[in-house]
Amino acid sequence: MKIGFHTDAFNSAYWNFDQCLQWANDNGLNFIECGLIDGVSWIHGLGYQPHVALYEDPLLLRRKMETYGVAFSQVDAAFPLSGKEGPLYGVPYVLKTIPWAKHAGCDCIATTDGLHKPDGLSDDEAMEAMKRSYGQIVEVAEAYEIHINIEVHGYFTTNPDRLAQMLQFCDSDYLGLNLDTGNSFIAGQDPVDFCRRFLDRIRHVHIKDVSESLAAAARGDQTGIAVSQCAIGDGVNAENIQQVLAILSENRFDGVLSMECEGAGGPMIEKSLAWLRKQLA
Ligand SMILES: O=C1[C@@H](O)[C@H](O)[C@@H](O)[C@H](O)[C@H]1O
Repeated sequence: MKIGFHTDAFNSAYWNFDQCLQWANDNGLNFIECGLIDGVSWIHGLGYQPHVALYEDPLLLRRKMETYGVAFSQVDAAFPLSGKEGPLYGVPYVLKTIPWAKHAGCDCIATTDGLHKPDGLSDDEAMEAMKRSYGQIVEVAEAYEIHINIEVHGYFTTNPDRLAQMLQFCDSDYLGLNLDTGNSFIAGQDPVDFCRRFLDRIRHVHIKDVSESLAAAARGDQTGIAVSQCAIGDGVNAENIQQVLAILSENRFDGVLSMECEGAGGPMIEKSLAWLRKQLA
């Protein structure tokens, strides 16, 4: 298993993507995950956001990343696909991301559903619409040999039975799962059960711990966590993470474990990295 990190860790530090590459290099990490922006945004353009935009040339970016010894483990194009806006905005966003990711040397794209029950649609209607959306996306992903991962994040994806149905939307090796230990936990589910049940579909993992205070305030009421304010290993999800790592390792999972936590400009994610390395040693 390889360790990477999501650049969300440096949102609060207002770093740009290059600073994240330097941090990866300084800390001996070869894998990075970030959000992809479709269009321009002032804050990203000014260099205060650690994500990349589709207008940035993917080949030139890949070459630059190589000089830091870093490659993408996944890019995040996770506009919620479950609501009425999913087919309108979410599908074209992912379709544009696929060729970009191919040029950028990135094999995986994260996608997901919305945090809440969609407005104006029954659950079955939303599932039917998502099935069509994933069908269109996966057809293109297969041609490019890019993995579309459904991230455990929202109303449907944190419900294991709904997630099982979603993973059956298309009969394709290119539709897989991004397990998220923190989002499953905050939704009131057991990340270890998720890991066991969906083991053969896991392509990428978000390692996210949950603070005792957040768990007390929100477990069972929320689905996703924007950025966990807890170093990995310090929270109430640490034992579950240890069990998930043991299951993945027994099953020779050789993908990337992407750390997701607040970085606090470095120290908090460095503490997380030290803990994770110790578990894998
Ligand atoms: O759970 C999440 C992540 O996995 C995802 O990668 C982040 O970008 C999201 O902000 C967050 O809610």
